[in-house]
Amino acid sequence: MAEIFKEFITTFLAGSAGGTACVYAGQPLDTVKVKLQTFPNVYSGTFDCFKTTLKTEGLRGLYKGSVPALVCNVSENAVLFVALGCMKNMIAYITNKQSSNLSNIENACAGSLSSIFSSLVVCPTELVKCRMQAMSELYTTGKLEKPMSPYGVVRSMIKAEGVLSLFNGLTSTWVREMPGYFFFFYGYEFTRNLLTAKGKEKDDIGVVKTAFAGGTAGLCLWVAIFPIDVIKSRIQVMSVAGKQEGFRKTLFHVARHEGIRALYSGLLPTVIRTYPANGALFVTYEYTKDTKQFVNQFSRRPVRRALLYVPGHDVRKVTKIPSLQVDCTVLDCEDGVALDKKDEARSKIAEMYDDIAQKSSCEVGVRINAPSSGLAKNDLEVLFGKVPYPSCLVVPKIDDHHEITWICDTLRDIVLNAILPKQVPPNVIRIIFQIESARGLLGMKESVEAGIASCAKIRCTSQIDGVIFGSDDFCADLGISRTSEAIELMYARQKILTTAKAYGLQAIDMVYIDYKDTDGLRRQSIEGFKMGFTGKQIIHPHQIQTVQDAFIPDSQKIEWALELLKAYDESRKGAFTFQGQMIDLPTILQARNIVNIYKHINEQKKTNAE
Ligand SMILES: CC(C)(COP(=O)(O)OP(=O)(O)OC[C@H]1O[C@@H](n2cnc3c(N)ncnc32)[C@H](O)[C@@H]1OP(=O)(O)O)[C@@H](O)C(=O)NCCC(=O)NCCSC(=O)C[C@](C)(O)C(=O)O
Repeated sequence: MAEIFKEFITTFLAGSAGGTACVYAGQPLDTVKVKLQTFPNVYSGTFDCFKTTLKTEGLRGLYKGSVPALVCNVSENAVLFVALGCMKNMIAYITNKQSSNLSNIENACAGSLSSIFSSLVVCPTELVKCRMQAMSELYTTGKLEKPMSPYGVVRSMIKAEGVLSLFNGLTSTWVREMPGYFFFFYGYEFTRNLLTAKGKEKDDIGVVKTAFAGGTAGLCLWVAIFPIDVIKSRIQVMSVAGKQEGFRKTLFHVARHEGIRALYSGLLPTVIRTYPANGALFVTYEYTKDTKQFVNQFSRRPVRRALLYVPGHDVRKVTKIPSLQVDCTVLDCEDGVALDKKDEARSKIAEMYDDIAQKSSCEVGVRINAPSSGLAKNDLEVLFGKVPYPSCLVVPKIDDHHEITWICDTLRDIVLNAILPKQVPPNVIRIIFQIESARGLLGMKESVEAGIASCAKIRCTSQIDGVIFGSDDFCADLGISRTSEAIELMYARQKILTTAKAYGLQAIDMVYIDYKDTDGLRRQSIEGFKMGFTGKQIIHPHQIQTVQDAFIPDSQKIEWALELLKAYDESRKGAFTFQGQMIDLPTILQARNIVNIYKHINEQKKTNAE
């Protein structure tokens, strides 16, 4: 059910975005088309109409009716594309095929059927739009006493003829739309197939070819239905000056008195308009229908209770990932890989990533080499210069803010230059960086701010998700001798945690390197969770269960929090007593945190299971 809803929202958003792009790209020529269709004798041709409108009414005149056109196009395309999805599914069901594998004719039939629904939106909105666009001619030819606003048009129609008058021309809209959309979608799919190189998918043809296929779709539509559109515009515009004859009578009247040419009046601007307008429609539609991924991605950060490093060159360990019940795995190019194996790790990860990520229910990220290593750029190019690329990037050893800025800027350039010309980047890259030195710790606030600012330059390519404490390198940098209680690291842990939380980021605690000592790991994990860390790095599959159990509130705590929140709702007091303790807002907020963590983890479990 949730999937169907997401699908609905996605196509609705994509259709709406496509409709908006279509209007802004094509409105001036649409105005010229409507003027020529309804007043063929006033202008000598397309250019004359365009020039005269620009001279007498300015740019605003060409964009007149934009608001109803936006309402019209956005709602039409939203309904059209939602209905198209349903009709494709229906045809796929009948023909026992996948909806993505329908033939051109089947796609065309789905388009034609969807237009039955979109016409219900198109008819009233287009009626108002046409009257607005031809308002000055209606006024100067004396068919209207004074110009009206869109609202005035609607009000006067309802007042004079009732609500049903808004559907004046519905039959001619259906007569136009159903064959029109048959040719529209046939033209689109046919052109896309024609432009798809051998062995490639038609979804991969890129922006320019998609725009061309969209324009050709529009061309097919208009050539097929232009006379019907002329009659529809006539009925809709002329009925402002009194009741207009029906479709058939108007058609014969125009053909007899004005000649067949009048039925094609305004075809040229329409054909010219269709390429930018429908090109923009399909490019925007195709490239925003992946918003589902973005909706999912930005909604919440993935749960990362345990973050397991897997050396990237070690194929045996990498292929183990799909069998592990861990929240997050990180394919490592850095400290887990010897210097002479760096190239091997990088190329193995690039080669295996897609397969491993597909088979695994956990998040699969990568850790590149440090910015100061001289290897990071090559890592980024190889790992992120092709699709699919990892959804999560761990960057080690951030010692100052220039380094994280450099990483984010370089990553964005790679994605924009290598991916965007071919397709919209398929997923946001979640960046987590590591603090592992005295300098890194002191400059952490600036690094977080610099990372967030760099990612914000172009949204949707990357975002800063969290900070990791690299305690072993930190000990080496500061000359710390480690103890089992790790008291010597308390300041660094608290500072990292506090800074990360101040910016709403995840804070991931240090590695427990004695991986066979489960009791020690459990103690340190529980301590980290109580301090406020959201997760912990691990190095061995044995550590997964212990850490993941520690980073979820126990059942008693959850029960306590739920009861406390219930009591708080009932008491409606600032401070009150609960189970013998004084409770005020800070404790309520802590209880909410516990419930939220619990809910979040359960939701993620459900998503992973799906
Ligand atoms: C310790 C090692 C060598 C023992 O490796 P092993 O193979 O000798 O262990 P095992 O007990 O025999 O392994 C049992 C099974 O688990 C597998 N296995 C074992 N480990 C993993 C793993 N990580 N991922 C996936 N699978 C793993 C292993 O392959 C084996 O499966 P098999 O019987 O089918 O062959 C091994 O666990 C390992 O290589 N761990 C990762 C080390 C690493 O990546 N270190 C760098 C990250 S920590 C860090 O960078 C520090 C930090 C943040 O910078 C800072 O604090 O400063």
